[in-house]
Amino acid sequence: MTAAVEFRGVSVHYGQTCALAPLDLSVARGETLALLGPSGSGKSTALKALAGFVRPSAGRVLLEGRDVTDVPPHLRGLGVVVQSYALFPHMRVDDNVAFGLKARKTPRAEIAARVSEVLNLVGMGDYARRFPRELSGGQQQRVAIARALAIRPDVLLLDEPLSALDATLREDMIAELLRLRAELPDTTLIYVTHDQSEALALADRIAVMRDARLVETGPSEQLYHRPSTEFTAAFLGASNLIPVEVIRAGTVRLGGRELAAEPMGEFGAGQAVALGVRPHRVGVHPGTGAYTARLRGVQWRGSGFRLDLDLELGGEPCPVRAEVPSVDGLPAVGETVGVSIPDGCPLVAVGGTG
Ligand SMILES: Nc1ncnc2c1ncn2[C@@H]1O[C@H](COP(=O)(O)OP(=O)(O)OP(=O)(O)O)[C@@H](O)[C@H]1O
Repeated sequence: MTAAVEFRGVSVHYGQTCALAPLDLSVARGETLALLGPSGSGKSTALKALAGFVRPSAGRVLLEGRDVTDVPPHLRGLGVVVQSYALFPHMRVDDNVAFGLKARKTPRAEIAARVSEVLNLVGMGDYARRFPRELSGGQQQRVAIARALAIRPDVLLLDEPLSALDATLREDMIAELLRLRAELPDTTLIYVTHDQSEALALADRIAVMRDARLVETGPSEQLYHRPSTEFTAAFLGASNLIPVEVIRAGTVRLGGRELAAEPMGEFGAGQAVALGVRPHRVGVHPGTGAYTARLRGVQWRGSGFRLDLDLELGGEPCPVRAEVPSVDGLPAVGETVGVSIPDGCPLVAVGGTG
């Protein structure tokens, strides 16, 4: 099937700076893809190349199989929502939403119907006559989404749309976006974020970016549970990366003990790899366990405790983070605790392309 969006070797340079190394990526119709990566990794640049706001130095951009590389932004038919709402301050909500439709010379009666349809869709039907300054940040962002949807785009681009909102509002907006998602099953969504929890909550598939390059792409659950690069493991869920030795396929040695591991990729015996262990999977007990660690620090995180541990494996201690619901019975900071690492954690290549 023809992809809704395709980047074919798209690269972008700003003078000497390579903001996007040749990117090959396809997005299917109706799919939600998150472009996830730290600041400066090239996510926004990829989105701008797709929207037509920057010209690729090389490569082609295709929409539904049509090469749009030379088509100006307003003729690409995309909906775009950026971080800072960018509503026109002197226009009321309904006029803001109608703006793109008027520019397209849509008949007046149809404009009115569409404006009210999309405002209702984002739960802002009662606010049509307000000015942006009379709305909260979250409400303004809803209007910005309604404005982008008014032209009925096949593809909606969202560039860090929640980053100007506070944490509680962000949670509400994620729920809103999921609802919207369900109402628009044929719309393709590309969502740029540096926030892994937003990407996991919203995306079918995540494309992880770093230093202007695509590191890896895969279904969200797969990348979370079985990342194939060190970078993804650390970035998407703050995994501990504990060096282990491969004994044979599916079995590793950690501090004199054998553990079953998810064998991702091809790892040969004796190769340096790490076990990706999420903090909540590290077991911590008073007394002794399979391993011993020194407790370096305890932080209360509301829903539980974060423990910073130095795992003793003979040689340099290995820093490991654990998350536990309670610290009852655990010794004081500076003392040793027992630690267990479960079977079945994924293996991750160390020092690879990630
Ligand atoms: N107009 C520009 N001129 C020069 N360099 C730029 C320009 N825009 C971006 N860059 C550089 O290109 C690189 C990628 O930037 P980009 O905005 O795509 O990153 P990002 O992953 O979206 O980051 P953020 O999350 O901070 O927006 C960065 O090194 C940035 O400094």
